[in-house]
Amino acid sequence: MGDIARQAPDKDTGEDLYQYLLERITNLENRNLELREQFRQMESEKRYIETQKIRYERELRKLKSEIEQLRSPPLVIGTVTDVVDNNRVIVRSSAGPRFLVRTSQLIDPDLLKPGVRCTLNQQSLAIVDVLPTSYDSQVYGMELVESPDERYESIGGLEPQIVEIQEAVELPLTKPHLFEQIGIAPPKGVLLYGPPGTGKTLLARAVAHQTNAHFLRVVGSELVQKYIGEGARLVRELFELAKQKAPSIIFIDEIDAIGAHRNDSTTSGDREVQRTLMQLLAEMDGFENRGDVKIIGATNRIDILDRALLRPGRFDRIIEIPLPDFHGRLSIMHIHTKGMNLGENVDLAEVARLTEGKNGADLRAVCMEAGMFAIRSEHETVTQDDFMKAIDKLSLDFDKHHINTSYGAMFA
Ligand SMILES: Nc1ncnc2c1ncn2[C@@H]1O[C@H](COP(=O)(O)OP(=O)(O)OP(=O)(O)O)[C@@H](O)[C@H]1O
Repeated sequence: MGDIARQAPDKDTGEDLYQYLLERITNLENRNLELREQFRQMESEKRYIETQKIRYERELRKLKSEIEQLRSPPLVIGTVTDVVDNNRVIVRSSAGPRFLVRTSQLIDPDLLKPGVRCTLNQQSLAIVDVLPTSYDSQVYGMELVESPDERYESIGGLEPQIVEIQEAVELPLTKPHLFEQIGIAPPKGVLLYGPPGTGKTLLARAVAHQTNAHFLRVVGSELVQKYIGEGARLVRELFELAKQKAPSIIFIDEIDAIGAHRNDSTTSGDREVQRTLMQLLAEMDGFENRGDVKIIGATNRIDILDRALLRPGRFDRIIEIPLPDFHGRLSIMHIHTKGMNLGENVDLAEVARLTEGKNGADLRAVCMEAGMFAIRSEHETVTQDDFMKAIDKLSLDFDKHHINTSYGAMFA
């Protein structure tokens, strides 16, 4: 800046003036370049911040809607038994008793016929909505996929577990005659247990892909919490649907929410869970080992599961899905960086070494975050430095989360 502001020479000799102007132009050009570079950096920073803003806004929207859902009280399910007039109907609640209830003006009176199922407000018992009569995977939060896209190649590590599940689920579906020939009954169900984010759902989806089976996924906690008194019915309908769509694989995530061992407490919530578990056991006992419906359960808490679930003829194969070791982590890194443009200096083995104790979902996040760092610094490829920054950032988030949850526990 000092150079730019320099005074013009006193003497007005042509040579001096020429030198002075030349120097000044060079200085101004340099300064111009500097400012352009600063501008470019600020632009890229701005772009990065905008992307982050969009991400956080999306996350905020998701959390807000989750809070809304958690705040809204659960609805009671009932069946219309009689229509009194346009405003009043008699409904039998799923818990047993019959009530004369009012209907909302928003509900088309033509829909309210005897036999129709509806949801009722837990306190006023007014009819809130009419449920469709057919199986509706949306209503029950049931996920139904014709044949998922995941393959065994998308799973890092877990080689022995893949072999076990191939024997227990894939072979009985694809080559049932092998079991007949030898004269043994194939397992009906397989239980996958291990820490979160280690690939249990991924494995179940890959088997469904390999066997061209329908994949029906339900979450244990949702079965008993979403619609009071409906858990047992949902389990029955889930199995009926699976038989209709066979070959199919039923995947029950968080099975501990319905299958924890029973104690003597008899709150209505406990009774609901018990009824649901009883129905699950009855359904499992009621179908053929050699049939083309298989059940895969998943849990993070095998220690609290009711032994009844683990008896022969139910979940008779138990497979541990542990946190990945070094080779597992390396192979997961290879899978998740497959589509990424990696720089020559990238050393995935180093990344795998530095992420001890992390699960597959964490490693996927490291790859995403490294990609974000590369975009931010306008690299054409993702460098080792980007991976290091991503590990630092995620370890930090992980620790923060840890601190938050322990504070949460302290204040709870
Ligand atoms: N072994 C793995 N190989 C490749 N990717 C993995 C692996 N484990 C986890 N992931 C990644 O993490 C994501 C989440 O994993 P997944 O849902 O299968 O975990 P989970 O064990 O079912 O977790 P939870 O117990 O929380 O339901 C997967 O979609 C995948 O992208």
